[in-house]
Amino acid sequence: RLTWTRQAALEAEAVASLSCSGHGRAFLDGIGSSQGEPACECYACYAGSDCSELLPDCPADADSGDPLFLEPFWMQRAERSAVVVSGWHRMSYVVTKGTLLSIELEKLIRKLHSVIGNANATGKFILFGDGSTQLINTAVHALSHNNSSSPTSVVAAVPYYGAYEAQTNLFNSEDYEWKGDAFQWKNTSDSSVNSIEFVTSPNNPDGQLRRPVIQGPLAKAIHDHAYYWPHFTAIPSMVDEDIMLFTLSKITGHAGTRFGWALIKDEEVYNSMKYYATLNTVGSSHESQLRALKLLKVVLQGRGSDIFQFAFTTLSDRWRKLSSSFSLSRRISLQKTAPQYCTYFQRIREPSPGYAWLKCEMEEDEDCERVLRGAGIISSPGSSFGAPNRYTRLSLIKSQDDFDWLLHRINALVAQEAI
Ligand SMILES: C=C(NCc1c(COP(=O)(O)O)cnc(C)c1O)C(=O)O
Repeated sequence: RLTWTRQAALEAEAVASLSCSGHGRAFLDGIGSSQGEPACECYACYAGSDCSELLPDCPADADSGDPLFLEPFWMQRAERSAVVVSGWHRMSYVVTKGTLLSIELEKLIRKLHSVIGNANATGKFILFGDGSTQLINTAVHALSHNNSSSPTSVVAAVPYYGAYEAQTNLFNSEDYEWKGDAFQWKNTSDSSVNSIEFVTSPNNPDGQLRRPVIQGPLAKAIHDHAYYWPHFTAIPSMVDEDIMLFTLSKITGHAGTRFGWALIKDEEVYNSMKYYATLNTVGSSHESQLRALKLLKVVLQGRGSDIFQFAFTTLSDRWRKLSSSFSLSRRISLQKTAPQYCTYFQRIREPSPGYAWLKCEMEEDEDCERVLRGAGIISSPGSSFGAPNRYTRLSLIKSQDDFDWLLHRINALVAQEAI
């Protein structure tokens, strides 16, 4: 018999009962909730009190890597994935035995990597972050401490996730300096310079599995494995690097929970990162840690087969449809992909990248984002990734509505070529 949780459960179920025509959601803290019944918050291109109206001239927004493609998975597992938070849940700054992180969650993350076989967490220190976004500069700070009089060069191979450059420039320390493309830097610098290279594998935006470009005794690397899950790539081997970053955003899709983690080999680097992160936010939200624990327990049921099959099937289907549409175009091409052996699925599997990295091939189409915008498609320009604007990125991990509308706009654009 429920007692103090009953009211919370009734409120949550009342909100979940608003279907919003399947083109929106109502939330406990949603718009209108303070006056009584929360209202539907419609997905892009839908409007009306029940989100049933499709806005015909609405652009297809494929800009952000907002991982809503996983929302149906969790709605189909409502009971298993819900968690009730008491009004007195972990009010202290500390979680367990004076630490800022949940021991149970740390154990589960180690088990997750062991079961999926994507990363070696054995013997590694674990640090939680507010998303892995917080851990990007945390790691640069820790690795740039050295006795050199000149700042450490921070680089990434083009195309690269733009946050590395933006954060390095924003935090603007005398210890490090953003130096752009790793390939160019390698050709113009000598091995006496300290460097930190961001190695994103699979890469955002082009989905390629990567290795460090810069080698040598003074070369350090931060391996960002946000997408190193069966959703987005084959798992050819278990990665085992000095610093590896992961995020809940891309394994469960809960970007809003703002939870990420780093696996760190060296204790001194770990302590430096921990000191920085503690001064920065005094650890991660305890509610987020509780929710991550619940969600990752669901992920690990059946050794992950449920979510990884759902995610792989969804994204490989989207990739097949997108590739088929662009195969008819002489104007726009997609990044090259190839089937690969996956140690998780234990078979060769088709590509299922989270992003499409487009190139406008016509001489006059130097601004590919502009070409797509003219066709009612919002994308992320190449310059956001340190690349020429002849390239642009499409996000394939948003909601089904978003993808369907994107494909509709792409087919219309490609059909225009035939006229
Ligand atoms: C949301 C997007 N990127 C998230 C991201 C992040 C940030 O993840 P968070 O944990 O949600 O902060 C880290 N690393 C890489 C390589 C990423 O692509 C995007 O590219 O649109």
